[in-house]
Amino acid sequence: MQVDLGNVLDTASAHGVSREALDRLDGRVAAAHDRIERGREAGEHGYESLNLPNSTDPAAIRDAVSRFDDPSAVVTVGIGGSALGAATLTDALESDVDAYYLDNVDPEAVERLLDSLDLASTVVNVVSRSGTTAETLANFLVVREAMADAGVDWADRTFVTTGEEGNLRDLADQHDLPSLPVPDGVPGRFSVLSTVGLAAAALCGHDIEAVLEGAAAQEARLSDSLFDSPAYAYGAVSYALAERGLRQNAMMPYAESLETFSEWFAQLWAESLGKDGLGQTPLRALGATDQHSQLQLYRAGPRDKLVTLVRATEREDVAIPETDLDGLAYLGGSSLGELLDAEFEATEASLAAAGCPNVRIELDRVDEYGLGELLYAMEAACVLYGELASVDTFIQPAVEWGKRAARGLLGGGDFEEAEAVEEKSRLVVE
Ligand SMILES: O=P(O)(O)OC[C@H]1O[C@H](O)[C@H](O)[C@@H](O)[C@@H]1O
Repeated sequence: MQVDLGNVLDTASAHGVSREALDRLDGRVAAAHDRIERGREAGEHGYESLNLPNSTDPAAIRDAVSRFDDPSAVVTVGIGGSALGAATLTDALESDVDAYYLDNVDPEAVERLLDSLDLASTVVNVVSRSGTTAETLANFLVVREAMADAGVDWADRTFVTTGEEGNLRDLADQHDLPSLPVPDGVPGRFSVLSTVGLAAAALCGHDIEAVLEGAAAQEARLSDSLFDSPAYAYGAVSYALAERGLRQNAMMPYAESLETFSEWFAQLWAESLGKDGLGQTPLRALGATDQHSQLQLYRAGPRDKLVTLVRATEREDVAIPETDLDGLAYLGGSSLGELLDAEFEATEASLAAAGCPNVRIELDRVDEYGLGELLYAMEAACVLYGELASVDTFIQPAVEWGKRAARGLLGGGDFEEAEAVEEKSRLVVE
């Protein structure tokens, strides 16, 4: 995996991130790296996540899911960090086992999914770090009942990943469900390389060892200089640009298989860095599709965006048939992959020509190893950015507010946040 900052330097006159500015920033990267390494060594909350390439035991995960022989589908019931990491992996990789995610509690979507599945051959993978998240537990109760109604022994088809306490742990103990623990010190959005993200991938038959190997390769590249570490290069430059007013970061992979990766990245970047009036709003885009939609704004709208372009350099390809249609001869004989690459490079150059900084991230392939590299690098980039910005990367108090309010409204406790919802002023226009 490599990160090319060339276009950031090409657009430096507009945004001041010159080579000299990066050299000055590098001293701060060294201090931040030192802090991160100390946190990792002490197993501090959050920093522990960067130890997962070595601390996760893939054999234990395989062993725990091995009792589910040849499922037709895996439904992961979880939300946020308990779903997006697993979904990034299973959506990117091919498998004979269909992977679905019940994160939202949209009743129509839940019903549609349950109606479409053969529940007798489906594995339900319930994931919640806290074991108390209302959406996850509600969805699980609905799935459990649907299985019972279909005459399926739900306890025989359910797998749980959760912490040592909480409603989900109680339920797993009560019914003797097979389960895996969530490692300590790993917030949900940093948990893809743990039991949380890898159990679904293992159930789908993916090579989870290779995911961890890719992550370990990026871990080995962490160093006290941004010029030696792709992860730190990305984190430091994103921070420097945000400081100079580029408060939005459009994640734009040129691979359909990486579309869910942008969702995962959005949670990582938003929940970790959006604090104290700081942060960089993640935007989700897909190349080449969004060239024909959002690119107009990125190039000519407010100058507040970094665009992150991601692609794989090796992939399966499809030839474009020769044609004698007027004006289309240029397409014939080339391939869809070549067209996509041309679009990628054209977008990159077009943004740079307009003074819009963009970073290029290249993987060899979208496979288990490449995904491990990418996911670990983005996590390390995020931790570095948090250090440079002096925010507490590993908490999410603003999210907790809404969770308490929703619980209070449903009668699940006496929360002052629920009163605030009831008292809010309304201006209704009909
Ligand atoms: O894994 P859980 O405890 O169910 O939490 C699921 C999600 O809940 C909250 O919304 C947090 O802000 C997320 O960071 C977390 O990933």
